[in-house]
Amino acid sequence: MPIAFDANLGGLAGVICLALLVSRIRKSASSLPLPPGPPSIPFLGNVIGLKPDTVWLSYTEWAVKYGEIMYTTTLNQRVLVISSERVATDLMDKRSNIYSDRLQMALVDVFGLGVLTSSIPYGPLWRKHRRLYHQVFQERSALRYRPQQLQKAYNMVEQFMEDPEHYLEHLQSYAAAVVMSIVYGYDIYPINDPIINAAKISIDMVTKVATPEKSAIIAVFPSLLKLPAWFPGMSFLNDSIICRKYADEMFDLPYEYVKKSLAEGVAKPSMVSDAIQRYKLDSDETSDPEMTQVIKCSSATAFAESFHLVKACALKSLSLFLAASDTTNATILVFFIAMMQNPEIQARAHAELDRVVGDKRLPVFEDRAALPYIDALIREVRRWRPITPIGVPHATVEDDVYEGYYIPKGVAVVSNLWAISRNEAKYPSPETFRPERFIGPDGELTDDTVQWSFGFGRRICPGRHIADAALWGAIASFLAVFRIEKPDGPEEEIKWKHGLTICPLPFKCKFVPRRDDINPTKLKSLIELSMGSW
Ligand code: HEM
Repeated sequence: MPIAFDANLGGLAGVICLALLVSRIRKSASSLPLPPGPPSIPFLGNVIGLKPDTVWLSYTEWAVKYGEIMYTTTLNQRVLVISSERVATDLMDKRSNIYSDRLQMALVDVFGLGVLTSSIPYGPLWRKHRRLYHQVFQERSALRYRPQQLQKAYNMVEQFMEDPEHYLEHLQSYAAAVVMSIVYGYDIYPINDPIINAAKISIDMVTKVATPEKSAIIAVFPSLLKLPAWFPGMSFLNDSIICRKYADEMFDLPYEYVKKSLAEGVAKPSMVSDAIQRYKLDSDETSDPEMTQVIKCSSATAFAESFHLVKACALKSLSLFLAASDTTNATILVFFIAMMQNPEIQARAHAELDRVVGDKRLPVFEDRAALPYIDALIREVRRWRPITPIGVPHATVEDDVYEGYYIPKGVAVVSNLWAISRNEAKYPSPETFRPERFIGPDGELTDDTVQWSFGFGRRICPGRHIADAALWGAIASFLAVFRIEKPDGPEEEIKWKHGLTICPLPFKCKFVPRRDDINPTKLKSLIELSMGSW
């Protein structure tokens, strides 16, 4: 017994020494200067100098003066802005145990959306979500979904051929269709899909109600949420009840669809059907309610991501202007713009496709290695207009010191992807659209896969391999069938919807079939021939 007592005492003394040491390190850390940044004013911080709908431009301008690591405040939120790949890699990748949290948003929780992967704090629950994504979305596993991705891309090209006027609608259903089929093995209805509707309603309600001002006030005084809905200014609590109902539907409806399909023996392979079977939840889901919840929430996040709900929520925390658009669609729209503005580059891509694929079928993934120019072009689209110009902010879980600066616990960490895309040393003349920058002297693709456009560290986009295949399938198929041209008449200025994501506002664009003999019937037979080669 005395020995055990001594051991306990020794252990206790050790713990106390460690705590003292840590607190001393913290104290000495906090005596270091914060990273430089523009002067701020009480409560508002740097809001005055910040362009509210293009914060990345303000951050990039400030970075010229204050450097690649910068400390700013936006209303009550402290923000560390990282404007170089070097620092983002040092901190968000190499010290990811400190830099992988997210800001907690009381208002998002009230609307029932705090359970989405992108909102949950760094910790055991988030790890379970990521494990599920990893099983389905990691590079090798994602390969098995390629046939269905390509089929959806071909379907979209058919829709463009038949009804080019409504091209935006075809594009919008494409990304959702890809994700829904991979995540749930579910084919969305062309119109009025109940699951898509539930997601859209919850997103619309959050974006309408959770204004930046309201988010900021609730972040400072979260106890306001305890007030009744009849209290002046609190009527949004009534909306939150309705929103929670739709959010629950968004989580439950597709999950129940998969369970029913499994019970009937008709379930297609998907993230959710795999997980239900792996964790043996098809017979008795009460055996592991926590895992049931993890599967529902992580899968709903992946599909909400295709409506950009994920980033919309994160955006609110920084009180910026919201744009709810989808990443894959926005990237394809950027591709259309780049092709309209650079016909000579489009002609080079056409020539490569004609040489490798010919005109008797459409491109398939097996052709990809022989089509480096198409890949270079897609990388350049992602670099030229990074559609998440400030990523999705991370947060620190503890104090840190970097290159002599003190970085406090709990700050938002923004990776300024826009500045990274404009790094003249790596990307000379960054405003010029030039796929050749990704082709080496040997004619092969360089090592730069523009991975930074999917974020950094442990929070890096888990859907990146799916997104990459969705982009390749769509872009290679478009180029095989169409020439993308400016409309006749005076040139239209492209306008952009800004927010945490950027997305071109609707613009006119001509999709001209590249061959005279291509019509909807011929295209159908080309598609059948191409699918026959899988
Ligand atoms: C071109 C398409 C896409 C782009 C540019 C993109 C970009 C991003 C970025 C920048 C982040 C934040 C990473 C960070 O915190 O450092 C992110 C997070 C995320 N993305 Fe994507 N994404 C795309 C498509 C997708 C798709 C198709 C899915 C689902 C299948 C997806 C699922 C997610 C999820 C779940 C997160 C949150 C991860 C977490 O918080 O742990 N993304 N994405």
